[in-house]
Amino acid sequence: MTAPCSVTSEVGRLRTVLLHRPGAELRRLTPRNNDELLFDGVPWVARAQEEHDAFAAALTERGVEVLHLHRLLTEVMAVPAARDEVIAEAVDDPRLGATLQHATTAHLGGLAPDDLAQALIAGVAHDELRGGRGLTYQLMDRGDFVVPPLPNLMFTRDSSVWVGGQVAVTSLAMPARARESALTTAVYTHHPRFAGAEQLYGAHLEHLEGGDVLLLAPGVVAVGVGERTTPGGAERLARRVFARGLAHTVLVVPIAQERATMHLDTICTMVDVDAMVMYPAVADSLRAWTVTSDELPDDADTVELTVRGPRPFLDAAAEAMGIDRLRVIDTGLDPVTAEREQWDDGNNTLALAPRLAVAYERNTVTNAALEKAGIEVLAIAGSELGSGRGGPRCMSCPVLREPLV
Ligand SMILES: NC(=[NH2+])NCCC[C@H](N)C(=O)O
Repeated sequence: MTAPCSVTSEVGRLRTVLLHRPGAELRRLTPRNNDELLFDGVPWVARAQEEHDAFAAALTERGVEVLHLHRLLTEVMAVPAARDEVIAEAVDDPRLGATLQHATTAHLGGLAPDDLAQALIAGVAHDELRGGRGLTYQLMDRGDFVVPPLPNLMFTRDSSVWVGGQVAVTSLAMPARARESALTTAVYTHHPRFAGAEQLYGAHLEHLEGGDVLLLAPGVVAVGVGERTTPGGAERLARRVFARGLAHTVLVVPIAQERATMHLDTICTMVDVDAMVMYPAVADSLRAWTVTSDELPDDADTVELTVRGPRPFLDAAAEAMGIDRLRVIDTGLDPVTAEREQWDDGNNTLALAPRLAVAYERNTVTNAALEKAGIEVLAIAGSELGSGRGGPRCMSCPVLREPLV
């Protein structure tokens, strides 16, 4: 029988989570390509792996089943249809031209499942391509990638997100990440673990990233729109969750289109059924549009939407959640400290249960504020992991959480 998959909140006890242990793809980062590949530096890979192992161990010790994306991908690379799909996506790149496209398809097609999974994640460098030939290949710099690596795959939050019992494979906005969803599509479509799981979204639809999607309460979804998720993405997700009965309200929350606030979860995450840790600089200015629908349509993509607002996010959220007030734990009153800790993902916590959250140890002021508010903090090291600008929430995709009682 297929194991259950369902997530209806941010804080229900976490049972199963999808992670990706960073590997060879991180060794591809250099000072020349790190900006384009969305890292703020060049991480020490062995230490990043140690930190990630400690993160995974902290989850396992708390009874969470950890699924590894690399392993699931290797397993599905034995399925011919899955191989064909991911290889087609990997070579669908106008940089290559037809000759190199054919050579790359042949190269990847000849790899055993584990080598293929590795090549899809770590990419294929110019000098690793067996049988590389043709004009493009010869004119390529030796340091160029025929298939670029996916160093951000460790941020599994962004390439898929579960809403109830359905999974939204997302459409990533940055070119450096777009191919990640080809891998999550293959896993969710072909891995027996997810057999029968209905898919809610798709890799080639309007941009939508999981870091922008917060399940504030059962039936209430907040979607940040900014650098990554577009209003069109939020709108399509809203139609689909309404049509499939997965939510009654979607709050669309504009966030500044800049790197520090690339996703909604960089400025706020839930730590209790009615509490968030939030970057104080935005707590009062964040606004939300409340989207609902009265229809029960046949076709998800034509659902009539009712849009109200904007109004203060905290008010709109409390109303949609049916509570008096959404409590805010902020990152301290000193704006410089708050800004530093926001940058280092202090607001990006992963709740394992109500009032129990994983956070980076370096954000001492934020963590102290959380403890003071009654939230137990499981602190993990993230000096190297953090160079990709992502914290515990970004690095995890919950697959099963217990429902809130
Ligand atoms: N959910 C998140 N906040 N994810 C962080 C992703 C970080 C990654 N380097 C990017 O720029 O895409």
